[in-house]
Formats: sequence, C-alpha cells, structure tokens
Amino acid sequence: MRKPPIHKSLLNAFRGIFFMLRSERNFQLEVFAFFINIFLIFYLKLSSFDTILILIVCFGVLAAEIFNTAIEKICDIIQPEFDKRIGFIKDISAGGVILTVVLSVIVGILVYWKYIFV
Ligand SMILES: Nc1ncnc2c1ncn2[C@@H]1O[C@H](COP(=O)(O)OP(=O)(O)OP(=O)(O)O)[C@@H](O)[C@H]1O
Repeated sequence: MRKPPIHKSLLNAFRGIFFMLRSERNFQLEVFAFFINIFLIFYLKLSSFDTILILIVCFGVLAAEIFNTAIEKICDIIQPEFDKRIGFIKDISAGGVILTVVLSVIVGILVYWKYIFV
C-alpha cells in the first residue's frame, strides 16, 4: 500500500484523537484534568522545569488511554463474546493506564506542593 502524504497521516491521527474525545468518557475526564493543569501552570507561575514535568505526565496519561482503547477495540473485534483471556488482556492494558495515573498524581503532589504550601 502506498504511504499517504504527511498531512493526510496527521489528519488521520487527529481524527483518532477526535474520536476519543467524542466517545471515551475516561479520555474526556483526562482531557479535563489536562486543562485544569494548564490553568494551574499559569495561575501558580510554574517554572519551566515543573511545567515540563506536568506536561509529560499529562500527555503520558492521555497517550496510555489511547493505546488502552486501541487494544480494547482490537480485542472486541477478535473476540466479541466473553473470553477469560480477552478479559485478562484488557485488564493488563487498563493496568498500564492506572500506572501512568499514579505517576501523574505523585508528580502533581510533589510539584504543586512547593507552590501552594511552601
Ligand atoms: N470479551 C470479554 N471477555 C471477558 N472479559 C471482558 C470482555 N470484555 C471486557 N471484559 C472485562 O470487562 C472490563 C472492561 O472492559 P470494557 O471493554 O468494557 O472496557 P471499558 O469499560 O472501556 O474499560 P476501561 O475503563 O479500562 O477503558 C475488562 O477490563 C475485562 O475485565
């Protein structure tokens, strides 16, 4: 298959993100949390280093959610019926998202602590 031009590939990728925004509740919540962080970055005047830390963990969670959803969709195509193995794969995939969320909470507490309480 011929490779699509770069602008077409970008368009496809953004369509994927739009699909996530429209249909995935967890992703919507994580995008909401992302905008709260953007607000806090400006409101608390975070340093460049802390801003980068917050942005890395925010985008990490969003990317993990997207990969998790992709894995779930593939699972649903491969096996629409109940299957313990599919359940296990989906649980593992969801576990990956949880890990990124835990990291983001830890980083969030350590970063914002300095600006709010110190
Ligand atoms: N085909 C299946 N066979 C067995 N268990 C399944 C199957 N589909 C889903 N499950 C179980 O239900 C859970 C939720 O799966 P579902 O596809 O509904 O994802 P979801 O509600 O979008 O979850 P998430 O919040 O992780 O995005 C899975 O983690 C798994 O334990």
